[in-house]
Amino acid sequence: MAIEFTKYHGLGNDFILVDNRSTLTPAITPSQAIKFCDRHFGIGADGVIFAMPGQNGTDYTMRIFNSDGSEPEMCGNGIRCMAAFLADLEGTSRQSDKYLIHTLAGTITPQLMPDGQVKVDMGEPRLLAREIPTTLCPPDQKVVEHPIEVNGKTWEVTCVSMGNPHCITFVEDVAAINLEEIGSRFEHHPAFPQRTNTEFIQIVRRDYVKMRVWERGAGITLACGTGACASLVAGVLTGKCDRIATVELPGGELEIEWSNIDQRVYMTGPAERIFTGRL
Ligand SMILES: N[C@@H](CCC[C@H](N)C(=O)O)C(=O)O
Repeated sequence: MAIEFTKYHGLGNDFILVDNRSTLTPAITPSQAIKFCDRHFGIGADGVIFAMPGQNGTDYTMRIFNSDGSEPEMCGNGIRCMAAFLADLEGTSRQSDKYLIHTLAGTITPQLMPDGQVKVDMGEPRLLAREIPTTLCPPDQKVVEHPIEVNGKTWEVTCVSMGNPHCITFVEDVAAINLEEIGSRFEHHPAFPQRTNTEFIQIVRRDYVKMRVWERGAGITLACGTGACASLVAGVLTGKCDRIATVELPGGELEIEWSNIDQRVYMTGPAERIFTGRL
C-alpha cells in the first residue's frame, strides 16, 4: 500500500494530511496512524488528518486520529492546516476562501485571510459538566474554579468543551509547571470519562496570556487551537481576561475572540505546509 501525504503545522502542532476526498473511510487505520506519527520510526506528527467528502450540506469532512490512535471530535490547529491543504489541492488562490467543514464537534468554518493566516469560526463553547464531560459538578452546572485533587495537590480548574474536553488551571508561572509529570494524571483522572486536554495559563495582561498544554492522546505539544479557545473562555468566565486576547504558546501566538454578539469563538493563526511525501 502506498499513501501520499502532505505535512503541515500550525505553530508547531504538526499533522500528516491525507487526501481522502473520494471516500468517507479513512485511508489508514488508527494503528497505522500511531506508526505514521512516531517521530523515530515514522513520519512524525501529533496526528493524522483526513480531508473527506462533505456531509449534511458541508463542503468537506475532517476526521483526525491523535498520535495514540484515538479519535478526537475537533482540532483547532488541524482545521487551519486542513483549510490550507484544501486550497493547495484545489489550486485556488488563498484569499477569502471559506470552507464549511463537518466534524464530530459540528460544522466549523475556516477562512483563508489575505495575509495568509486562517480565521476559524469555532462555534459556541459548551460549559455544562455533562457537555465537557466531567463528574466534577452536577451535570447541568458550569465547572468554574472547582477543586480537583491531582498528584497529591488540590488545583482549581475551569472546564470548557470546544467539541473536545479541556480542563484549565490558572497559575502564577507556566514555566514552573512539571507538565511531563502531571499532564497525564489530569488526562486520565476519573472525573473525566472521555479523558481531557489540560491547559495551564499565566495571565500576563487581561488581553495577553501564556499557555502550556498537555493534549489528550498526544501529550505535550507546541500549541493547541481548541485549548487556546477554551482557555480564553475560561479567562472570561473567571473575570481574568477580556473577550479578545492573544494566547502565547511554545510554538507561537494565536488571536482568540469570544464574541459577545453571537457568543461564538473565533481563532486566527497560521498554517504552513512543510513537505509532501509518499509512504
Ligand atoms: N491540537 C489540537 C487538538 C487535537 C485533539 C486533542 N488531542 C483531543 O484529543 O481532544 C488543537 O489544535 O485543537
